[in-house]
Order: sequence, then C-alpha cells, then structure tokens
Amino acid sequence: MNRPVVGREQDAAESDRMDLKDWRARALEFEGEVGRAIVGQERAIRLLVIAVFARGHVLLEGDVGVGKTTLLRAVAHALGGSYERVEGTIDLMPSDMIYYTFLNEDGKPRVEPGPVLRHGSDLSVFFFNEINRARPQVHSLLLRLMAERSITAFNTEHFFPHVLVFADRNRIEREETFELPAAARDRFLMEVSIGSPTDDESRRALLFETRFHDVDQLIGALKEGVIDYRQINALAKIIQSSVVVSPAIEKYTLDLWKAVRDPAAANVSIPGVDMTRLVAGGASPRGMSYLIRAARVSAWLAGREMVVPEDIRDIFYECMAHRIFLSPVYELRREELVRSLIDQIFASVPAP
Ligand SMILES: Nc1ncnc2c1ncn2[C@@H]1O[C@H](COP(=O)(O)OP(=O)(O)OP(=O)(O)O)[C@@H](O)[C@H]1O
Repeated sequence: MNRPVVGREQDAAESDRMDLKDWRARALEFEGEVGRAIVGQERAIRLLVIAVFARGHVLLEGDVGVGKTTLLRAVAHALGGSYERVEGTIDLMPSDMIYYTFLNEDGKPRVEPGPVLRHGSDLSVFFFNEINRARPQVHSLLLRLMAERSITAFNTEHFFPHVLVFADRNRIEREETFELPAAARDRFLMEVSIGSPTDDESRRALLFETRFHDVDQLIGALKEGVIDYRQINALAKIIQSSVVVSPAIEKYTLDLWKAVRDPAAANVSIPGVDMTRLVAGGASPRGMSYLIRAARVSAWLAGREMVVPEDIRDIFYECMAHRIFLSPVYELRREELVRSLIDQIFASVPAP
C-alpha cells in the first residue's frame, strides 16, 4: 500500500519525508523518552501522546506533587518546543499573561512580553496550573488561545500554531475558585487523571533514586526533539485522513452517543438512579468528533489502519466525562456515576 508522506510544515524537503509507519516508530520513541522521566504513569503518558498527535488540549486531574510539571516538561523537551507554566491566582489578569511592566535601571518604564508571548510561535506546551483559581476574564483569553491558537496584543495578532494547552483544576481547595465555563471545558480533548504510583517498584524508585529529585537534571537527560513539534500539525492531518472508520464503527459511535444523551431510551440502568433525570446535557458534537480524532490516533499508535471498537472504548471516559452534565442532585456523586453510566452503556450497546 502506498502511504501518504509528510514533510515539514513550511519546508517539505524530500529528504525529510517519511511514511506513517516511520512516524509511528518515532511517536513510540517519543513516548518511551517521556516515560524515562515519569514512573508509574504509562496510561497517562499514552493518553498525552494521543492528545499530542490529535492536536488536542488536555485537562489534568491529580493531587499536588504527583509529577504533572515533570511530565509536561518532558513532553515539551521531547518535542523540542518551548514550555511555559502559569499559576492560576485570583488576582491574575489577562494582561499578566501577555505582558509585564517594570522600571529599568534608569527608572524608565519598560514593557516585556509575558508568559504567552515570550516564546513566540515556538510555544509548544502551555501549562495552566490551578486554572479554576483564575477569573473568568483569564478563562476567555485561554479559550481564544485554545480555539484559535492566537491572541491579539499590542494591536497585532500573534499565532501559536504548535501550542497545546494543559490545565489543572484544583479539586480540593474549592474556596475562591471559578469553575471553568462549559464552553472552555468542551474545548479540551480529554481530562487525564495523574495519580500517585501504586506499585512498590515505582514508589521505591521515586523515593530512593536521586535522579527523580532534581527535575532539571531529569529532563536534561532526555533526548531533545525526538519528534519535531513543527511537523506534527501536518502529520496529524495525514493520520486523520488515512486511518479508516468503517460504517460499522460509525454506527457504533452514534449508538454510544445516543445512549449518553438519553440513557433511559437506550435501556441503560444504574441501581437507585433515575435514568430519565441523570444526564442534564453535554456530550457535544465537538466532543464526539474529538473522540473519533483521538480514536484514529490510538489505532495508528497500535499499528492499525482502521479504528476498532476498543479504540473508542479505551479513550471514551477521558474524552467524554468532562463534557457530560449531570442533574444537580447527582453532581456530588459525579465520578462514580459517570463511570457507571459509561460502563453500563458499553454493556448495553452492541459492538460490531
Ligand atoms: N510519577 C513520577 N515520576 C517521576 N517523578 C515524579 C513522579 N511523581 C513525582 N515526581 C517527582 O516529584 C517532584 C514533584 O513533581 P512535580 O513538580 O512535577 O509535581 P506537580 O504535580 O507538578 O506538583 P504541583 O501541583 O505541586 O506543582 C519532582 O521532583 C518529580 O520528579
């Protein structure tokens, strides 16, 4: 089979062209390199790799000190682009993301680019920590950055074609927080949970292997630019147009979608739950199309040229859970109920 070829985004030199199989080998090398810095997070790393090649932004969920920053710095390093981290605080203003002012040594006011503008179009990983501590005005700026990969500043439109936004929501200290609006949440491809490793060997390594105690050294030891971040947009398009979704998988996905929107009509039940009231909304068309985008990448990473039901099921929870709205009465049991809902849907919707 003659596979499509991909060159650099701007300079498609013949020598740089590779087919999808070679790209897959590089993607797996990229995954392996990130895995050298992070222990016990194989699934989270795979999901992030899927997001990178699906060009989707990611919400991160997890405690403090579980390696989120290390993981994202490793991703940026292995992609070769720039990394930036911003802390969400209640007094953070949108302008703080764009520029900062100070007096120079001569006492004259100076304006310098802030975290978003500083790296120009090289920005590849933008980590917004505790995003729900920032005000809605900041969320809107982020929404624009995510949706259009551009912002307007100083009367100029700045483009960030390679940027992926990763945002962490602080779920524990909820006071003084602003929940992300649904429109912003829906623009994230997936929400990935990062936990503490549970196996003894990973825990032992984290505590006693000194390389895990110095993040700069840990990241510096990784191979830089295993995959060129400037080539991924073009590659992502080729993956999407090459990996096949059969009519049977199309029907399966549509049936799953129907069941999420109206579980009662699909005969899905959870003991003690009124299925006619459980789901209040969500599961947008954007969300479902992101799911398919991610499933195609998942199939490609597994060495297949077509999507199988497992590709859909494997990433369904991470792609859909953050965009399913429950009735307020069920919201407190959200995690448990959304998991059961998805499990029950898989059990009742026949797979091809
Ligand atoms: N799974 C892990 N693999 C590798 N290193 C880890 C892991 N979990 C924690 N660490 C180590 O713990 C320290 C803290 O990690 P890091 O700063 O990345 O966490 P974080 O989740 O971003 O924390 P915070 O939310 O407080 O910023 C680092 O030295 C890091 O190397």
